[in-house]
Amino acid sequence: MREAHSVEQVRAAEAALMAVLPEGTLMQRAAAGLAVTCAGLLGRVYGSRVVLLVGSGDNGGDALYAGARLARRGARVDALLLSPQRAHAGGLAALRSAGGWSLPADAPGFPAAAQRLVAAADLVMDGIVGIGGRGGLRAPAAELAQAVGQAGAVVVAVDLPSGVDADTGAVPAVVEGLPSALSADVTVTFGTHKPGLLVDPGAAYAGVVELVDIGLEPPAPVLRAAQHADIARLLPRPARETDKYARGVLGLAAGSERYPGAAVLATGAALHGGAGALRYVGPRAVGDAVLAAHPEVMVGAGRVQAYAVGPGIDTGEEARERLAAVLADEVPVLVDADGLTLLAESGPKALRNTPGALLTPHAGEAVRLLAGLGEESTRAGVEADRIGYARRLAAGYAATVLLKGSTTVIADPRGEVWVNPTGTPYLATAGSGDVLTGLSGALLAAGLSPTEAAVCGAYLHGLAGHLAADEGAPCSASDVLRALPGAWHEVCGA
Ligand SMILES: NC(=O)C1=CN([C@@H]2O[C@H](COP(=O)(O)OP(=O)(O)OC[C@H]3O[C@@H](n4cnc5c(N)ncnc54)[C@H](OP(=O)(O)O)[C@@H]3O)[C@@H](O)[C@H]2O)[C@@H](O)CC1
Ligand SMILES: Nc1ncnc2c1ncn2[C@@H]1O[C@H](COP(=O)(O)OP(=O)(O)O)[C@@H](O)[C@H]1O
Ligand SMILES: [K+]
Repeated sequence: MREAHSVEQVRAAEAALMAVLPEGTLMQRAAAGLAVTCAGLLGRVYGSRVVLLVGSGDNGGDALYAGARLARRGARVDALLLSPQRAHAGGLAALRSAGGWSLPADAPGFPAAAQRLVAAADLVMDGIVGIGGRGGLRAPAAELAQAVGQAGAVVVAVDLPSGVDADTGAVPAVVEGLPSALSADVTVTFGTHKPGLLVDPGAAYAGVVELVDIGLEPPAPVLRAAQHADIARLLPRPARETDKYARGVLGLAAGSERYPGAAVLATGAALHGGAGALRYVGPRAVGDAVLAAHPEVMVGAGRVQAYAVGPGIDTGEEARERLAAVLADEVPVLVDADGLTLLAESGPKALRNTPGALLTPHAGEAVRLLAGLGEESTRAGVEADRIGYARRLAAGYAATVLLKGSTTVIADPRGEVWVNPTGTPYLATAGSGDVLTGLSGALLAAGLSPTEAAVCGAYLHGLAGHLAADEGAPCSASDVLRALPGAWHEVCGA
């Protein structure tokens, strides 16, 4: 499991460690790890050209000490000092005594000279700001970030890409055509991951993230990302003497005469979710379509261990009655799509008899659910702070919330948050959400908690998306559905 901690937690853990270690130890550990990664990326250090972008804090100090290590191994290292009066004094002295160069931003001709150095660099180290950053890049860093983006150098962010909000992954809007954050190929982060490295848009700026252990011992994380082994531990496997009812029965209320496909896709995915049986509840014509595609489905209401409701049910009176009937059953329930639009109308009170709920909105549906809590928001606002909004929704509806999108974030009502590390933009295809609903619903019926079902469902769905879009070919939701067994195999190593 990968864990991420907030800036506040990192600062506290850093202070506790600094109190018992000689001054400068942590920065030396950080710089040593950073230099090793950079040396690996350069291949041959001797004769290479390295440019350091150095801001006014310790993030710049890390870059300067790492640059000094590379200079000692024969690299030509130039430090561009963006706040010349406040550059880390010890780091600058170390770089100079190792034979490195520095160019202050207030020197005559700085912009042109800096751009020439960046254009000729093999590697650029971004030490402008780290966890002390606030807001996007300022001049002259923003101009340099643009030059870095156009150069051919490998870009290594120190701790996190400058301009990315460490706690949320938010990146401020572009100002006057200049980037507000630096885009890295590799981010070398210290002590623990920062949430902004794992959640878009920040994650997209971070590239490959490498963690350097500097001895920090932070408390429980604010964000978790599961890996194969975590998922394999949670997935249901049939006991030797089980039967189909003991494995769990899912009731699925999806599709309408207008949208029958949602029911066919969701039932298809549910059949690969580890439950023992599936009951389809809905209009007769849709039930016939479901049966034609999946003859193993039982059509009609009956006893179930969990319900999934919402994809393609529409939002009229009939749909409202279907949702009410499901919620009256007092079993765990997954609500998606049209079900969320209807739920937002009545607000959290509609879930009061539900023993456990999983809501799976995309950003647009999240806006509606927030309105149901009396909170105004926008789609772009939700996408810029996925963690914050997923948390607010989970607390407001007393439910687990799986917020879909380019990064999927899962928040539970106790405040725990997960980010899903699998997936591909090819999943942005009609019906792919219906597949996620069927799959996660079946996991819920098989006995996983709403949060476990969300974490495992999103993980397998993302992996199936990868398999379906193998070698970059566009895939349909039906392809994702067909790839689900492959995703289980990959996780369980079978
Ligand atoms: N924690 C740990 O365990 C360890 C941490 N370590 C390292 O320390 C780093 C944190 O260092 P830090 O606290 O000095 O802050 P840092 O990120 O360098 O930036 C603060 C400076 O930036 C400035 N500034 C702010 N926003 C800006 C903007 N948008 N654009 C431009 N400038 C901006 C701000 O100036 P001001 O806003 O006051 O003008 C302030 O002076 C951390 O990320 C890691 O690399 C490791 O060495 C070892 C272990
Ligand atoms: N850019 C993206 N990158 C990765 N996954 C994405 C992206 N956009 C959407 N997805 C995923 O695709 C699925 C789309 O679901 P949804 O929005 O409900 O679509 P639909 O209603 O068409 O089925 C979700 O699992 C979501 O997380
Ligand atoms: K940085």
